[in-house]
Amino acid sequence: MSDKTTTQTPMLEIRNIKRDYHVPTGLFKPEKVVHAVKGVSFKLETGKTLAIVGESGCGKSTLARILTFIDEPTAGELLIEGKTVDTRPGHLTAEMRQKVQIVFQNPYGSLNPRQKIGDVLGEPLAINTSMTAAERRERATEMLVKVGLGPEHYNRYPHMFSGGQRQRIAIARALMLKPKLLVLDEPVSALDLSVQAQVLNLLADLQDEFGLTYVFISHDLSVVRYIADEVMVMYYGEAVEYGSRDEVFSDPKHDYTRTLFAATPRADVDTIRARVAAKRAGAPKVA
Ligand SMILES: Nc1ncnc2c1ncn2[C@@H]1O[C@H](COP(=O)(O)OP(=O)(O)OP(=O)(O)O)[C@@H](O)[C@H]1O
Repeated sequence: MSDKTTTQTPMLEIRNIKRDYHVPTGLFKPEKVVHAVKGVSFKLETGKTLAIVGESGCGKSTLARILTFIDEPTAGELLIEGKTVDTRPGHLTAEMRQKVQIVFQNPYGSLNPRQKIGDVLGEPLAINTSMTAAERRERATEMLVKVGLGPEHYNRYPHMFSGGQRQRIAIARALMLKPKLLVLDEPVSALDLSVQAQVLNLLADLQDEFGLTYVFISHDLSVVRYIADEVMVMYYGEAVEYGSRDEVFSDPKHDYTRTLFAATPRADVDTIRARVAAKRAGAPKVA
């Protein structure tokens, strides 16, 4: 934790979360049980970013799905602002659902090619609020500007945007219901390095402006080093390392973390930090 002395209620807390999957192995054969997440706990304060890092298959995405109520834990407790969330199907409140949103790696897959961007952004409001069409339009236009696009993009279709712009649209949509917590599952992994820097920069600005809390899932240590306040390293479903970014990067405790760090060229870390710094110093807004 970046501030161990605070008594503030965490935005997010998970206690001993587990997720098993029962996988059929064939007719008349016993099921195989995959322990995807094996008892993970952490606390995350408002306005902070926790990066969850690890190789493919370590359980990061399973945890992301649990944190965003897409999947249910097999065991353990999930608390948002100190309140235990009832994650059983049909028990989740609309208020809780609104507080937590997710952004995926590839927004193109989740954007309907025949839906105009204005409608993409207005949809969560149409489903979850009683806002009028005019109010929805106003909020969507405001949000386009917040993410570095413009009102002129309202009537355009997904294929008319670049990868970076589509990720901005996905971020805008995730923010339409004014959530408090964003789970970002590899949000820049599919983008070129320079575009990555712009989107990371945007996420940092939005975090400041809206006081957002982020759980940032990534396999890319250079990105994690830039964005995270705290870092959790997962390995085969377990959190093998957890601490402030500086603690974890300067003094990794677990052999797996040291191996992971050794496999990341230092140049990557420096390149992305330099690019982000350059963008912050006054680069064009649109990726
Ligand atoms: N629905 C499912 N049914 C069965 N097994 C699953 C399911 N989802 C995930 N798993 C298994 O759980 C483990 C963790 O998967 P998960 O996708 O969470 O890992 P990950 O670290 O996010 O990997 P990636 O980055 O490749 O998505 C893997 O062994 C995976 O095969």
